[in-house]
Amino acid sequence: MSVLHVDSIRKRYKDKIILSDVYLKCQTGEIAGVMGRNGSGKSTLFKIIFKTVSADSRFVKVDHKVLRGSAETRKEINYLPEYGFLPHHVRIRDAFELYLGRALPAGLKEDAFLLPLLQKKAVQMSVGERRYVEILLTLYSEAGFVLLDEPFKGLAPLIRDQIVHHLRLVQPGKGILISDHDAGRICEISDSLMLLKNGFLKKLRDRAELITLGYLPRESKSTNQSIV
Ligand SMILES: Nc1ncnc2c1ncn2[C@@H]1O[C@H](COP(=O)(O)OP(=O)(O)OP(=O)(O)O)[C@@H](O)[C@H]1O
Repeated sequence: MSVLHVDSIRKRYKDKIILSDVYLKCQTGEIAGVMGRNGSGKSTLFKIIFKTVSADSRFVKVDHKVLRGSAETRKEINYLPEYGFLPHHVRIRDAFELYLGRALPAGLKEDAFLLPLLQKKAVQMSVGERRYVEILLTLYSEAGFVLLDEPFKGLAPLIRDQIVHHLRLVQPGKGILISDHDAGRICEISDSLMLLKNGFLKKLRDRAELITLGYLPRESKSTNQSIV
């Protein structure tokens, strides 16, 4: 088992404090949901962990290895940005070679959603199809930890289910931090939940805290019933 430790993350833009002193821990085999209102800093936190945004303070380590530079971070951690990363003219079959450095993983060879896309280029696919491919590329990388920023956004229910299927396939060997506003699904799949609020990341004792801490509305019975 490996453990990702993230500590002392501080970030401000001009006079606005986004992250005050964020600490989190995730171990392989765990799916950890990171919730928070729009603008609370979830994407910023993931970008800082992955080193695409600089921080005022950052400490990230996997087991005893402190990850200071981008290259060493990327060996251990992979990141699905909120907005896509696939170059337009890469053929999907080649993208797996390019990003994973190996042929299509066994878990994907029978994937009915992926197979029709393999001969296409990214530019020839819909936004949702591209997103699905990007999620697979991120999940099936060698990295022991993945950060998924809004993986379910804009995807049809069947594809969301298929993503959960792949999450379950890779979960035994990976630690997964996942942020998305599909609160029901995040609660359903996560082993632990955190809420980012006012710059602080709080580990939640139970799902009901999403209501008491003001992320989910009290009155929306239809939403809350499926979560709490
Ligand atoms: N480059 C930037 N310059 C200044 N402020 C920024 C910059 N990037 C992000 N912010 C601010 O940082 C805050 C956190 O943004 P972030 O994108 O991390 O939020 P989020 O929790 O991911 O939101 P959402 O759920 O809407 O995606 C926001 O108030 C945003 O306006």
